[in-house]
Amino acid sequence: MGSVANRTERREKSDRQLILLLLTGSTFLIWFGPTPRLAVADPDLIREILLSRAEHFDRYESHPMVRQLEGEGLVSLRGEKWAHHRRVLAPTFHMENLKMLLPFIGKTVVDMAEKWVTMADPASGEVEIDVSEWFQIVTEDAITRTAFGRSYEDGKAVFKLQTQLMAFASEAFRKVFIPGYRFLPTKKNTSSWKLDKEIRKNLVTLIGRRQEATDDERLQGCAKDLLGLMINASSNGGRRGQPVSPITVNDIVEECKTFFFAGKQTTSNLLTWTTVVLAMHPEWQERARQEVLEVCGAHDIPCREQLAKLKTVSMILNETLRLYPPAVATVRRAKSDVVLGGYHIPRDTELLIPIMAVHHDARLWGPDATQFNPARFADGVARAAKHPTAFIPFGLGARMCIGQNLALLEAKLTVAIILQRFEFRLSPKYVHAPTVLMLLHPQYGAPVIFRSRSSSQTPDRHV
Ligand code: HEM
Repeated sequence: MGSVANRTERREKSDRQLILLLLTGSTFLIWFGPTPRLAVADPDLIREILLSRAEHFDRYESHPMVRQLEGEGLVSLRGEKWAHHRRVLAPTFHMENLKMLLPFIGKTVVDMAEKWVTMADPASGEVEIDVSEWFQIVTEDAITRTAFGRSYEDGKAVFKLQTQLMAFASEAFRKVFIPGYRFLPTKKNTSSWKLDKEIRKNLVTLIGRRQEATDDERLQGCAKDLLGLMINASSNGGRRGQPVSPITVNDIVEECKTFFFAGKQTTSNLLTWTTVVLAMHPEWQERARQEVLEVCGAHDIPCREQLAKLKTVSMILNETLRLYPPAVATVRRAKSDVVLGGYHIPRDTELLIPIMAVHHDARLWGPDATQFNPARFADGVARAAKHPTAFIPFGLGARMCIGQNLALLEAKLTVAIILQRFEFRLSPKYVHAPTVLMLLHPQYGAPVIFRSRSSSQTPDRHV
């Protein structure tokens, strides 16, 4: 008990340090940024900014290094091209469509759990797993299915190349930025260009194959995927005769990059933090397990209807997203001079919305704002805090995260399957050090000790 209390104290200390860092970070941005920047933490003003019409505020233009990582897709596009891509891609994330992916994602999670069982020490029945690494397998699989659907195997090859490309880009991101350096033919740049060329070549082949198959695909009622929707849109042009620029192979390449960037690490970070907090709070772990066993049974892969009934698991996921939001901030740019909360904001000012700081604000969440208390979400998200905009892990408004349904469904499914099969606690090696490198992640990984609930149990398959 003493060690849990000490750990909680240590956790709160390092969380406070992180918030301080974030706030100091934003002050730094205000003074030294190349464009005027302002951090806005008032929920009324945040609401006004995020729900305003696009002619007032829009996404800001990200740094070329960041764009190289995130792709020139939905996250960074603006104006009519963004609206067109968002319309085209939205059906991928409708619940009815995602439902079709559940058995496949579930199978990946069960395979992962079975591997953990085989890795366990025969004497103790326990295995130590760095969940921050393993969950990436699950989220990469889910995003590959969402992006490529029935071309899953070819898609996997494309994303494998993309992982290598992103490794180069994120290494460059960590170094001092020298303008123009990325155009020099250094060894790493040449390798990046080669990879980029290969990705494009693979995608062109894949698109060719799918173009021949799209009619069949519609008839067969397959799940809608990024590739299929974009290929259809490129051949159909704008809807209702709207004059939009046609979707090109380059657009598809860039959206693939964006999906991979925006969808993989974010969701694996949510899963990692959820496992960590459940390991820290065994009483909530047990409460969630009892719910899962009651609703879904001990072995089967939960279906969509069962997942919808997991209220305690939802509360835990929300509380994790509140304390450890994978995306710690989002940014908008004023497109014209505007008055906001009585202040005159000049055109082109970048407004930083510090999601993490808002989520930890004691004025909104009460004196236990830094503590893990899923019960605060018992009456739903809107009633959890003193202001409805106090909880914004996926942003808000027209540019809200398009992948929210996928992320939550995937996280619920994974947590449920793990709770069915394992009891777990933090490894003594775990150091609580949330840190930000684009996203919020545990600086020294997340080693967790798992013990199979029944070593003789062989999970049934429902696929
Ligand atoms: C726990 C997981 C996730 C978190 C916390 C998260 C968070 C966010 C946030 C904060 C934004 C900015 C919203 C705004 O500025 O108002 C965003 C945008 C976006 N996210 Fe996610 N995200 C997650 C998972 C995903 C997944 C699985 C995908 C799948 C492709 C995805 C794709 C995107 C895209 C494309 C955008 C840009 C949307 C637009 O501007 O139209 N995200 N996300």
